[in-house]
Amino acid sequence: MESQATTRLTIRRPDDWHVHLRDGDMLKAVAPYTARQFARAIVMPNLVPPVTSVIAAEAYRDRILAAVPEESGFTPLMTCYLTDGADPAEIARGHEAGVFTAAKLYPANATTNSAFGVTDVRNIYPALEAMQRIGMPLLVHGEVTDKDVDVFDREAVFIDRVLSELVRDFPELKIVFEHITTAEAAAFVAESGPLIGATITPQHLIINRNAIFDGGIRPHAYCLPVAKREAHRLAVRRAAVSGSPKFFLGTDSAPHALAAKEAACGCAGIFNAPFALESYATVFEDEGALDHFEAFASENGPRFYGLPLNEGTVTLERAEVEVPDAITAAGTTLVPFHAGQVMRWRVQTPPRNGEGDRAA
Ligand SMILES: NC(=O)N[C@@H](CC(=O)O)C(=O)O
Ligand SMILES: [Zn+2]
Ligand SMILES: [Zn+2]
Repeated sequence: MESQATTRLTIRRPDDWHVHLRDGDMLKAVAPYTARQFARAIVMPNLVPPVTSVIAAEAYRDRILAAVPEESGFTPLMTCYLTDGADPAEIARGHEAGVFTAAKLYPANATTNSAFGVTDVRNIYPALEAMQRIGMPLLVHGEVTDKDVDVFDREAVFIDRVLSELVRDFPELKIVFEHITTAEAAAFVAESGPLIGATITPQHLIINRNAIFDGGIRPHAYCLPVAKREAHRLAVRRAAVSGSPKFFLGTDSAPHALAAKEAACGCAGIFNAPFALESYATVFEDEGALDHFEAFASENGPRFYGLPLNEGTVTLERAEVEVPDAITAAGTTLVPFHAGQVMRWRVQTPPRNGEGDRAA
């Protein structure tokens, strides 16, 4: 990483290891924001219907590529949505064909579009055995859905009831604990072996649960897993900036149309793609850890997945940039994370994959 009197930050071009790009007009509205900053992104499969077959993933990949500017050089990395009936042969075939980078476990009804999710992890043991054998990562939305478990405890209880057992039963399986939000999750990942990693979102580094109730109900601060109390935010921040290779960037940018957020039963998800790198850079600077920013954003993820590091760079410059109250694109109005705030970093030029020099 290069920093000139901390007015410019140049890092190897980063990737987003967890994003929701949606489909149709929403895809056209949001995908360019991700492609502008990131060379690659792990694209979540929770469409309606979910992406469960190789052919569906290939078609979705084509729609994504059609929605981003060609010169962005953006590569979507596709995932397979695991269901109770997940077919190990189809998953392995998709991975070997270079279509499925990973497969995603949504506990049934844990989050947006997870009605087809897994009701009992035992149901996907054959798929997990195949994935373990071929080195295909399992991505996990780590929350239990039991009605007796408090919404703020769902992640910690998931570790005890599900994840510990998975790690024990599949010691050679790569597992990404997605969007961690608690001290328990950060500690679990840190204490596990090198095959257990975690993604961390901007919002879980920046807000605690007070933000959801700040002077009234704030639907744009609501996502899943829900933000936790301050002690957890601080623990997640320490993990992110620690320099540990187990933690890496995954925005979980999860756009929902304004009307679907501002509703009696508002959807879970924060649209953070437009200013994601700016968010993360601010956190690393505030923690005095800019020297670990590049590893978190651009190195730990590809190393975990066993993929090459990107060529080319992206530069952030110190400049005030106002985040709009709302963004309208492709006929869709969205409220971005940090709406109405002023950021102090700005992504400088739309980078191109493989371009940009790394000379000091
Ligand atoms: N994070 C969210 O709050 N929502 C995501 C689903 C998810 O990642 O759990 C979505 O697809 O809207
Ligand atoms: Zn999730
Ligand atoms: Zn997500």
